[in-house]
Amino acid sequence: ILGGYEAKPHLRPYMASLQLDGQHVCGGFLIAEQWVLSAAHCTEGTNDKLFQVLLGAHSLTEPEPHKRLYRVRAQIPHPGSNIHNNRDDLLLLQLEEKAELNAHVKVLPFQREDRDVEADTVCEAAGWGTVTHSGRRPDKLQQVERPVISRDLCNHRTRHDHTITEKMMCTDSRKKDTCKGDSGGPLVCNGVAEGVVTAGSRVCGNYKKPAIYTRIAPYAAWIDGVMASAAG
Ligand SMILES: NCc1cccc(NC(=O)c2cccc3[nH]c(C(N)=O)cc23)c1
Repeated sequence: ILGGYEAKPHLRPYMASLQLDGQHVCGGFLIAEQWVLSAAHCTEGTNDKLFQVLLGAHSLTEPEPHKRLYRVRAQIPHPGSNIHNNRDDLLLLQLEEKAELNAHVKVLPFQREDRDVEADTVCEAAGWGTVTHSGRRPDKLQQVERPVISRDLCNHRTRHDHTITEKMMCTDSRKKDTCKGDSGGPLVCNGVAEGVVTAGSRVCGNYKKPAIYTRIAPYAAWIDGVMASAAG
């Protein structure tokens, strides 16, 4: 997160850190007791190694009550996701067991009504992604508020030049922005997860390249289907 600030500890008890060999790679969030939603691009370069999922954390390194690392039983990228574009950039992770829910570990509801969030709505992104252009990684969860911008503005040829589909949304990226390692985290508007951070053009903090999110509502049926079919 560029231009943000340290989150109040455990006020975002749905936040997950997707880790490989104890290293934070991407964000994610708890959508059900045994399921985390993240971004398919997060599996790039991982040689299909399984993530571990850290829940209940504020600091990535310090011991904290309710902080717990979960193994992953299954990683299911959206069938339409691919490395060449940002379309269908979603990843479902089934935890090895149901997460123990408590004050620091909670499910975040996601938007099921497929309607665009109004431009200028101020939403929040959070993550352990890089906090400087030089790539400094924070130990504690960061957050930033960002206004939604219209798809028309985001699709302008000087911005993302007509690559933003109706299954994506954008927020202004002037100075304050999501960045490397924030992918997979939720964009929360009025307490509901409306989008999932995607790396898009990978650029951070440049107003010419607004932040891109995969809208969740268009994928509600896919998410429900995967969770139902994998249920015990
Ligand atoms: N504000 C938009 C936004 C949101 C989330 C992430 C990113 N930027 C990256 O993720 C990124 C940046 C630089 C080098 C990179 N290399 C790789 C990689 N997968 O090798 C990713 C990146 C940008």
